[in-house]
Amino acid sequence: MLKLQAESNVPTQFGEFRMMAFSEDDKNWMPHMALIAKDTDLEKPTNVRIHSECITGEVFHSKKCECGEQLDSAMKYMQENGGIILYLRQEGRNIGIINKLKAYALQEKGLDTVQANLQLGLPADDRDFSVAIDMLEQIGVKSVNLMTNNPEKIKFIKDSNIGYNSRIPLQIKSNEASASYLKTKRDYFGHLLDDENQ
Ligand SMILES: Nc1nc2c(ncn2[C@@H]2O[C@H](COP(=O)(O)OP(=O)(O)OP(=O)(O)O)[C@@H](O)[C@H]2O)c(=O)[nH]1
Ligand SMILES: [Zn+2]
Repeated sequence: MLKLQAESNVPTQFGEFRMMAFSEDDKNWMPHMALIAKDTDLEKPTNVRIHSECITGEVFHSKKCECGEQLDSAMKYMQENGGIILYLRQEGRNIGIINKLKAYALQEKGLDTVQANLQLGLPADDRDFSVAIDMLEQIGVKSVNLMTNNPEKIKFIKDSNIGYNSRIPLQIKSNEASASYLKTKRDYFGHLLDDENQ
């Protein structure tokens, strides 16, 4: 069971967020995080972004994916409109950074993101979003406008006690390095992405 271990207000370049750390015990140095923009009204459908960790994209500005830009764009949106970002420690769709780099090495040899995971004997996507539901319940969110292109996340919300109100698309323009990754997301995982951005 996840427990709120600590919380504090933190000013960022986008504005101030109440940052909360959730984990099962306080020895966990990689807790899931909730960032609540000020003026977030939990009585109305709440804008929510469920975001999976990507150290290469968010910290090191990798061009292979759009995670860093998605996170920045979500932080900006939540400051402007109110809302919550759940930052889940699910690096590499939960296979971890070591396996993700191994998968990238296979991608250099021509495999796509899914084939690379499978070749490593790992699932294409090993994430379970029930931690997000747990966090939303503990925060007191009743229903959400979910910021995502991933139908799997929508399904998780619909199958939970949290109400699903609407989807907020979060589409970043692709570059040469990320185009094939985005194409796989659309073709294999059924992500709701427009053609012109592939
Ligand atoms: N295994 C693996 N993981 C990747 C790869 N590229 C990005 N990721 C991870 O994918 C996760 C982000 O998931 P995405 O599938 O890009 O997007 P999503 O969160 O499912 O969907 P959106 O809500 O629309 O952003 C992060 O944890 C990244 O580290 C890759 O080539 N292989
Ligand atoms: Zn990424």
